[in-house]
Amino acid sequence: MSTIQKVYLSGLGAIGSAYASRLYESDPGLVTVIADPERIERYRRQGIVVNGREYPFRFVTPEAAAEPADLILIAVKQHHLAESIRAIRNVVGERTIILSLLNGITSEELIGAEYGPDKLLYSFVVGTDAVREGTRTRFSSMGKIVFGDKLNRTASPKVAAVKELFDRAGVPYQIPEDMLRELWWKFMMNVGVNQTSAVLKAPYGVFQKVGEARELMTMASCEVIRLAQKQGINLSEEDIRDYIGIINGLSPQGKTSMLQDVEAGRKTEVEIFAGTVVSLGRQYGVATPVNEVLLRMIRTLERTYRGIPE
Ligand SMILES: NC(=O)C1=CN([C@@H]2O[C@H](COP(=O)(O)OP(=O)(O)OC[C@H]3O[C@@H](n4cnc5c(N)ncnc54)[C@H](OP(=O)(O)O)[C@@H]3O)[C@@H](O)[C@H]2O)C=CC1
Ligand SMILES: CC(C)(CO)C(=O)C(=O)O
Repeated sequence: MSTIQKVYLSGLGAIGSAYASRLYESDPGLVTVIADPERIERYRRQGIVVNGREYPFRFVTPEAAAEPADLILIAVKQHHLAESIRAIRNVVGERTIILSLLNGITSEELIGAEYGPDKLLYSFVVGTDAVREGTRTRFSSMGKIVFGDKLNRTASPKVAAVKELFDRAGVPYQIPEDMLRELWWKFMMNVGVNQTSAVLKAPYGVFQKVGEARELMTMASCEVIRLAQKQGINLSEEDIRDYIGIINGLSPQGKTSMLQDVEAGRKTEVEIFAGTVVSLGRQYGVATPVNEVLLRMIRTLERTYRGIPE
């Protein structure tokens, strides 16, 4: 098994800066951030601060990046993924492993189409309450990176190498036996809570206390269960109860990443949530009325942040 020494990160936001800070603390030379010159200049000027500590990360532009990476972490939002895929080109080598920490079920396919599925492990982050304002991120829980091959009855060399890095650096992780099922489980959770929190402007406390909010969230998630079953992925309403348990444990003031996007007037990830549900529903002939409504509501919110469009 090869040892991971060179980690590159694309996307120094809430998730990226949280995990980069942990890697940096274990070894300041471990992680390099790839970003365009404008971002690098802004990050240097404003400073990257995680939980009150400033981190002098090493930066490199996509053009200057030369050494092949042992591991690349991608932590941008969905609408920046195409840019990020281009930006990592110079550091993708023969033996590079790529982990996409994005939510949703589509990013791995896009990265795999460019660099080959053999470079990828599936992954996502769960259980974090990371919040970013500008270049400052804070969290009380960084959550964990759930990762692996599609099936992980035994650890492949790629999985073993990433596991060794995470053990060495103290990055919390989980390697589930059935990774695709876990990826869909997280997707079902995001389709439920992220989207309804965004339209209701509701922090987690609302879902903890108001039955109607939980019902709405459950209705959106149930549409994912029907689609998962079409793909041979065994999700059930029991899985919704599991994620409600997680939400009940989060801070009542905490907010999903989509609610944070709406409050900041930023583009959301609705296209990888309701957008994907609606398009798979059409493909399989499964009705997805709740996500049809959420898709239109959230697209409308995005178009009207600055008033009625001209
Ligand atoms: N926040 C959360 O609680 C959770 C988020 N996730 C998922 O993780 C992913 C990342 O989310 P999050 O960290 O919240 O997002 P953020 O918006 O906080 O961070 C994304 C970062 O990517 C940077 N970026 C965008 N384009 C590029 C590029 N071409 N090159 C380099 N950097 C770029 C942005 O830079 P800039 O700021 O300069 O524009 C930004 O800092 C999403 O898919 C999200 O759904 C998953 C679990 C929890
Ligand atoms: C699970 C949840 C809701 C918080 O970790 C998330 O993935 C997000 O906010 O995008």
